[in-house]
Parts: sequence; C-alpha cells; structure tokens
Amino acid sequence: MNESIRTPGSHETTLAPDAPYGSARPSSGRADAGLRPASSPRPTDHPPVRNGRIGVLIVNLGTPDATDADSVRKYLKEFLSDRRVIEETGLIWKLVLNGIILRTRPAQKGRDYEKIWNTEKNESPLKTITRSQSDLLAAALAGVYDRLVVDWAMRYGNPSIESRLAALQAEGCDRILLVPLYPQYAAATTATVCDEAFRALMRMRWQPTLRVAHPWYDDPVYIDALARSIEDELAKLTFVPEVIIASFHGIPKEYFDKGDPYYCHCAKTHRLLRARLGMDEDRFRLTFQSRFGRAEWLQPYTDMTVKGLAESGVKSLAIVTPGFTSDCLETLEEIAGENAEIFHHAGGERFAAIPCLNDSAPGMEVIRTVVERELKGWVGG
Ligand SMILES: C=CC1=C(C)c2cc3[nH]c(cc4nc(cc5[nH]c(cc1n2)c(C)c5CCC(=O)O)C(CCC(=O)O)=C4C)c(C)c3C=C
Ligand SMILES: [Fe+2]
Ligand SMILES: [Fe+2]
Repeated sequence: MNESIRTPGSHETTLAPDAPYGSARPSSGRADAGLRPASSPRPTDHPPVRNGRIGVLIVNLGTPDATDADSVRKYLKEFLSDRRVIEETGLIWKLVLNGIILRTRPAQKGRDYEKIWNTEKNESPLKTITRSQSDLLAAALAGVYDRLVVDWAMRYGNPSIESRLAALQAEGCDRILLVPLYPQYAAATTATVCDEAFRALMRMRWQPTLRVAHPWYDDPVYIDALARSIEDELAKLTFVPEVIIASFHGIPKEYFDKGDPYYCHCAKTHRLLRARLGMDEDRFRLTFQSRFGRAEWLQPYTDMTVKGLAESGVKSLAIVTPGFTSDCLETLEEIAGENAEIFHHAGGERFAAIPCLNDSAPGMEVIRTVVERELKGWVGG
C-alpha cells in the first residue's frame, strides 16, 4: 500500500463459507441440498477473502513519472487517447496526435515540468500534494472511524486506479468511496475516473461496492475555504490588486453545447465566491485557461483577459485557480509563469498567483467534509 494507509490491524475478518462448498452430507438440512446432483464435484473451500473494511480512494488527474520526453510522451499518449478527453476519434485526429503532437509536445512540456519539478522527491508537485492530502486525510479520520483505509491514485500515469483498487481490496475493503478530486464535474475529468474504476471492477470476481463523491462546486465549506485562503494570501501581498481573476481549466465549447455541466459549475463557484468576498464583477472576473488545439474553448480566455487588462491600464493583478485541488503545471507554470509574463509584457506591474488549497488546513477541511458526507450510512450511526 502507499505510505498513507492507516491499517486498522485486527479489525478485518477472514471470510470463509459457513460450510464447505458443495458439502454433500446426505442430510445436511441446507435448503439447497436437494438441488445438487449426487454426482456434483466437491471443490475445497475458496481461498480466504479479507473483508469488512471501507476504502477511500482520492484520485487526481495524473502526471508524468519524469521530465524526459519519453516519459512525458507516454503520459500524454494515455491522456490524449482517452475519448472522454478528446472526443474526436477519426483518422485525421490519430494522424495529428501521433504525427505532430506526440512528436513535438513531449520535449516542450518536459521543459515546463522541469521548471516546477519537486527535485527532492523527484516527482511533480501534483503527485507530492495528492499524496500529502491522502496522508493528512488518513490521519484526520484515524481517531474517528475504525475499519477505514485511505489511499490515492492518478487517472493517467502512476499510481494507477486499477492498482490502488486492487490494493484496497487486498486490504479487505469491500466498500470503496471514490473521490475524483474535482470540485466542478466535467466528463473529461470526473467521468473518466469513474470509467476507469468500473473498468477495473469488470475484472474482479467479488467487486467492492463503489460510491462516487458528488462534486462540491457550491458547498459552503469549499466556498468559505477558498475565500479565507484568498483573503489570507491577499493580506500577505505588498499591493492591493485592482483586479482578481478566477481562472478555471477550460474544455472545448462543443462539450458544453452537448450538455456538459462544467461551465455552469465553474460559473456558480465564481458567483458564490464573489459574493462571499464582497467584490463586483469588474473586480472579480471569471476566465478559462489551458486551451488545447484550435477549436473554440470556453471563454473568456485567461491569457487574452490578462493581456487586455494590462493594455487597458490595469497595473496590479492577482489570479486564483479554484478548480484545481492542488497546484500543478497549469497553475505553477501556466499561471504563475506564462500569464505573469504576458501581464508584464503588456504593461502590467504587479502580479500575484494565489496558491491552490492544496494540503492546507482549509483545503483538508473541504476534502474531509466531502468524504465524511459521502461515507454516511457506511460508518457511524
Ligand atoms: C481541473 C480540471 C481539468 C479539466 C476540466 C481539464 C480538461 C482538459 N485538459 C486537457 C488537456 C491537458 N491538460 C493537461 C494538464 C492538466 N489538466 C488538469 C486539469 C483539468 N483538465 C491538470 C490538473 C493538469 C496538470 C497535470 C500536471 O501534471 O501537473 C495537459 C498536460 C500538459 C500539456 O501538455 O499541456 C493536457 C494536454 C483537455 C484536452 C481537456 C478537456 C477536454
Ligand atoms: Fe487539462
Ligand atoms: Fe446550465
């Protein structure tokens, strides 16, 4: 198991059938005894199966194992071959993916990952933070519930969802709460975590019962945690930003047109957070970042907004990224790096990127609230 696991020790039970399978004592008294042909084989007991524990698996998007082009290519190939992410599956897309994207992007992105890499642990910040969230969640719940095992996985790359579900099952978890770490639902993020988990279950004889956490885009605990963290971070700055942008990862506009609720979830988070911070729409903006490919994505785009604000005379700007549960390439490199540069080039003077909730106390309060709510009926009274 990962380091984060709390092992409840003696609480597991080892399940064996109440009587040897196929026991054919002539008058066993069992209701089905008469149904078994006299000549039926008599296998021995099935192997002991541990059960009775409850698993919590938190899952984030994924990240390459290293910054070299081959590692990034492997990660991007898995990611961009997911039909929940790129719905286009035609020959032209396959040619573009294999002939252009996977030839050029891995080296480029590898250099970007190098800028933010956690050299001490030799892994990306997304991995470091997700592991820490799992460890802290396990510690917070340790004294409250027995029989609980907390673990973490990545949708793409390692540790895989399949490997951690198998590990939880081997630990005796016959009920598992899956927590895709996305406050706002999108098919490209939340649904693909569920797809992957259920694909793993397809290969299991005795499937654990699975629950999936509901997205928490409008949860008062989440909105309050964001607001408190933004207020604290703003108080640390040497300037008061004229404008604050709430930048969410985008999706293609076509996915929204087809019914994905992601835009609505982001818009609601933004509206509630703006109200909680007491700011008007000019001061606290909603934008979408990380556009990929040439199709239209959700608008307004973050980079164009940042440039436009600087060009129109805004000198100080802060960007928050409430859709990311932890800092990653998209916040540390794209926002704190690229967008800071765009702002300064266009005439801006003071720029701040506000950290994500990460494994901070308010951030952990959000994850813990979501988990405890979803565990109701499985634990406690
Ligand atoms: C937070 C929600 C996210 C949504 C929605 C999302 C949609 C989405 N992403 C891509 C393409 C890429 N995203 C990449 C990185 C990345 N994306 C998210 C989150 C969401 N993506 C995170 C947390 C990360 C960072 C991972 C890390 O290691 O730090 C990348 C990889 C980097 C790159 O090559 O630019 C791609 C590609 C699409 C196409 C999409 C919606 C359809
Ligand atoms: Fe993404
Ligand atoms: Fe809607």
